[in-house]
Amino acid sequence: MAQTITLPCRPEPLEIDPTKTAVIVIDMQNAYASPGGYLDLAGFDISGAKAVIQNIKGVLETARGADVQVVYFQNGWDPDYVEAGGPGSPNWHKSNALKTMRARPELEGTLLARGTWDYELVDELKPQPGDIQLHKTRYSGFFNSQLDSVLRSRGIRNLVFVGIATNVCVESTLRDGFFLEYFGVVLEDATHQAGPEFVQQAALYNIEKFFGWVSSVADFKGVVGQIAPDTQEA
Ligand SMILES: C/C(=C/NC(N)=O)C(=O)O
Repeated sequence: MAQTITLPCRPEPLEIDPTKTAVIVIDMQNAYASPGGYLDLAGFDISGAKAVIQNIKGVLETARGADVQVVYFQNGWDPDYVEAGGPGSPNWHKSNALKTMRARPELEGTLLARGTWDYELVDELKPQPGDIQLHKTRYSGFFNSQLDSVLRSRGIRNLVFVGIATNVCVESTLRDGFFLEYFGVVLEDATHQAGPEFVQQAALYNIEKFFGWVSSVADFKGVVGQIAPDTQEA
């Protein structure tokens, strides 16, 4: 029997069917979460990332134990940066990774390119059998990716977001999901912002007020951890 659970959330609790739910892990790459990675080199404070990695680890263990689908994203481009776009693309002008490499030519080819350490997922969060891995070239995980068809083909309607950065790729993907009729929840202590603390709060406010729901690692683990996989069979 499919089991519906009530996830404590702001602004109100959300009823979700775990069989129609996926945890979306946004860009837990060295670029965003490790000292010496892109965000760190570009001058962003990533000191909170370590705690987020541990929190995500717990969320994924709980999700897998309840047969909730895990989807990993990695953000970046091919080694020649063709996918990043040239001066005709706003991405070429706004990407702080590309700007950092232009300012520091010794870094050319090292940031967010497939095949580099920067692009790799952090050691603590390597995908497990059954997890789905997707690549994206822009902030939104729905843009030019297989995400929508991967989710629709599995009947998934609820997206639980963890990862970095709350105010950039997490929020962009959750917003695009909203327009495609997905219910988006962010676990606030399993995310970290790019920028000052106030942008974390602003992103969470936007999500809570306009685009989705905000919950926590403890609440997710508390309710999803109660589910035994064999009670989920239809
Ligand atoms: C700033 C930034 C954020 N990415 C993300 N994964 O949220 C970038 O990619 O430049």
